[in-house]
Amino acid sequence: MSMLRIEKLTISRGERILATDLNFQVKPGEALVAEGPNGSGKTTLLRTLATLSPPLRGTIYWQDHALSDITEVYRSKMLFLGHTPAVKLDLTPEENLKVYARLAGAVTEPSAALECLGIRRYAATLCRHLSAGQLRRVALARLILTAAPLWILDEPFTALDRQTIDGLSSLLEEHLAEGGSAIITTHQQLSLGRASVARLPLGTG
Ligand SMILES: Nc1ncnc2c1ncn2[C@@H]1O[C@H](COP(=O)(O)OP(=O)(O)OP(=O)(O)O)[C@@H](O)[C@H]1O
Repeated sequence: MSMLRIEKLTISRGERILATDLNFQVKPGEALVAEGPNGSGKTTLLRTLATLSPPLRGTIYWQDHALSDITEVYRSKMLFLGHTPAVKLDLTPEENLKVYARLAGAVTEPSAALECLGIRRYAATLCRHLSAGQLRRVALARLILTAAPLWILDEPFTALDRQTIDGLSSLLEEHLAEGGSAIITTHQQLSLGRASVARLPLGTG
């Protein structure tokens, strides 16, 4: 059974149609990489799959149920990380993750997630004093906190140093090996070992 299946999806932004009649599916253990130049609609597609923007036409299915029938269930199974880190600057990394953990019913301690992303020593520093890469690591720590089977990640490697890129790639590989799925945009070369990675090209901007 597919986790996510898309049928005849048309996406738009304002008046502009960005892609028509998209058909694809993502199964457990698979990653889909949406590719295309700036402005081709990658973020719009991911926002649509994350239920933040409605599609113009077409249907999205989660485990064979139309999303419109099971929106709340779907939201509890999916973790969306947008391309700007959704982190409250007036809170510390630990406080940010505690708030998120409470809302998401986390399965891991915030401190363990910060340790895993290599930012535990900044746990008590206000986020407004962190660098761009450190902020992104705080946002990415959510991946450790939840058990969501579907990750939707918009440009997750932006601002990360080489070591953290490798760490995030390993996290993704583990997630897929455990039967999770991921839908990703990235302008970087993505290396996910033995995982099954499909590519979805979007048009010119
Ligand atoms: N809030 C908005 N209102 C109207 N149009 C928008 C809005 N945000 C983006 N767009 C337009 O929608 C189109 C697709 O944008 P989108 O962000 O989905 O592209 P993208 O492929 O993710 O680009 P990039 O690689 O630069 O991140 C662009 O032409 C953009 O100008």
